[in-house]
Amino acid sequence: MFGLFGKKIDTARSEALRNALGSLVDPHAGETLADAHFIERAEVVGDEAQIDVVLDYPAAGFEAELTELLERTALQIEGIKSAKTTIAFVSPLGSSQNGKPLPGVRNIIAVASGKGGVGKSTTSVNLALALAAEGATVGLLDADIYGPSQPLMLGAKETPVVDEQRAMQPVMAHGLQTMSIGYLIDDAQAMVWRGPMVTSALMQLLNDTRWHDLDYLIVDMPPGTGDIQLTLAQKVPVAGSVIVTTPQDIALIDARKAITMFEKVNVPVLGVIENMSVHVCSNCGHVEPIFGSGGGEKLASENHIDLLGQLPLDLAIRTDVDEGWPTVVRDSESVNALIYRQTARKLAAALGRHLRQDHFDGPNISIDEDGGDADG
Ligand SMILES: Nc1ncnc2c1ncn2[C@@H]1O[C@H](COP(=O)(O)OP(=O)(O)OP(=O)(O)O)[C@@H](O)[C@H]1O
Repeated sequence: MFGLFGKKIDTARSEALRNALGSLVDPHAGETLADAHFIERAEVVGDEAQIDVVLDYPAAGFEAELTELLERTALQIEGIKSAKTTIAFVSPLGSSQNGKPLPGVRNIIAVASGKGGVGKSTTSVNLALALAAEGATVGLLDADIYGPSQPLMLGAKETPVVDEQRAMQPVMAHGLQTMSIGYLIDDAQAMVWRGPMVTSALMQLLNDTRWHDLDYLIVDMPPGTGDIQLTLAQKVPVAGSVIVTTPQDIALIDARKAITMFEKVNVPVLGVIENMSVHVCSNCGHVEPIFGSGGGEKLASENHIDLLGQLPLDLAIRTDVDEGWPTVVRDSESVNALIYRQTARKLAAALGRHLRQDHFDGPNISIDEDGGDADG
């Protein structure tokens, strides 16, 4: 067998390379690269290792570290003197209803909380921006109809443009495709709506928006676990959900209800995000678990799901969203922005893992000959 430029592929060393790389554990997926089917190609040509990796979650912030790990592992194999690596991302296709995806959307992820005020909207907007920073094309749907906070948090207030087919163009904000009832009516109007009006308004927002090539659409759900939330979870073709909670008992009880609600309608719960985990004093740096500690971890382990991340109670997180510049874009190198990004990678990787385990033995994405995605 010959590789590029007619150099011979070393089959024995290629196999050793594949075995060595395949046994490495991906820290976001929690699986080996072999089990996750992430290694597209691993060959030794002459004395060079050529490695192509295709991840099913966006990982711009992890690429350098992964490349270094892959190449260090390759160079430990006797006879390999150099290595060349490419890392790509192709999102899985998780959201479909009766086998049909929502046009322009590959994966819908619902962000929910049992209890109000735990930071669900703040977490949704930062997660959406974090997925985008990691290299995905992302949308954000504000389904919190009684208190649409996304326009404020994104610093966006334009009225969506309606095209000839009467579809709304999403409002672009910090690179995200966004839609919110807050762009269309004032808050006081929605406050008097009853349940069925809320669900039909939301289904319209979802279906009548012209989403463009989204890898992920993050849906900021209304707080609670009542009829509105249940109907939404049933009607929206959600690929997976994530629960935001604070560590305090009262929030955890409601978070458990949210997990049960999603289980009832067969929407996989991909993990828990603990918000306001600890307070770090901006004066002296003293760390204090104001709302208790260990709650998110306990909730995750009791329900056999991942604790995807823990965000501190930090004044900057609040002021950033209040000013329309969420932390991930306002202060992209800050510790909190990096926590959001790592949490976003873990969330997307958990979705990929779930879809792999759920439906199929091989990868659920196929690449056509032009390098385009045959499923999309
Ligand atoms: N980690 C954090 N650190 C500091 N402030 C935060 C944090 N997360 C959220 N907040 C603040 O807490 C308040 C409530 O947050 P948010 O509106 O995101 O909660 P919510 O769960 O979506 O609320 P609702 O139930 O009303 O929809 C906001 O003022 C927000 O800025």
